[in-house]
Amino acid sequence: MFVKLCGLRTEADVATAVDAGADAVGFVFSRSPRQVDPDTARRLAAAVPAHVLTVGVFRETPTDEVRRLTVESDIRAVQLHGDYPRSAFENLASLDVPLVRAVTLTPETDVRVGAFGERMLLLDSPEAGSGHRWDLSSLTTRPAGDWLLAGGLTAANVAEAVAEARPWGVDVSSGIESSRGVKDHALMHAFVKAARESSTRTP
Ligand SMILES: O=C(O)c1ccccc1NCC(=O)[C@H](O)[C@H](O)COP(=O)(O)O
Repeated sequence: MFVKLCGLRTEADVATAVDAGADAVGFVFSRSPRQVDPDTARRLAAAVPAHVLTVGVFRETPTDEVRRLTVESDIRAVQLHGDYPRSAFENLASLDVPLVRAVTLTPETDVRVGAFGERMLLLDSPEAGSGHRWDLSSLTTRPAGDWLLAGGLTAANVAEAVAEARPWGVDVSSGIESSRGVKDHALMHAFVKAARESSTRTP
């Protein structure tokens, strides 16, 4: 089970994520209580060991800006939320970092991992980073490959969500916070532990 902890803003957040055993950490570049500036992202990313993926999170940011911020911050992966066409992913392929296509499930959503050239697919609630859950029973065609489940996950519900959706990985932000934008380090540890345990349970 691949575990991504998103919306980190401080060195203590990063140290806790690494200590807890996260596989990836996300830094939000778009407008949000979790937004970090490029200098902060660069400083935080530099403190992340190579085995943990650093992911820049963008919503409706023009691709030139995504490229600039990714290079400036020395981030090792890019997650795109919003109505990005396939050409945006093709344009960003030359960054030579894994791309994550974040989508909301609708009848029109292409849930094939790699359909836009992305390395990973993220199925999220309609309001990314809101802590809202979405109806997992609407996932009638499960994606094949490396896809992450997000949307209102917590240490208390991740096992049940994983049992139902059977994702390759999970992503969380709100569920590891004490208040919006403020990470709770005990909740971060609890989430990673619960996510790891969920993958070893038989349905
Ligand atoms: O976190 C934000 O504020 C945010 C802003 C703009 C685009 C994406 C954003 N967050 C993405 C994530 O944190 C995760 O990928 C995921 O949506 C977590 O959702 P949740 O656990 O429900 O907070």
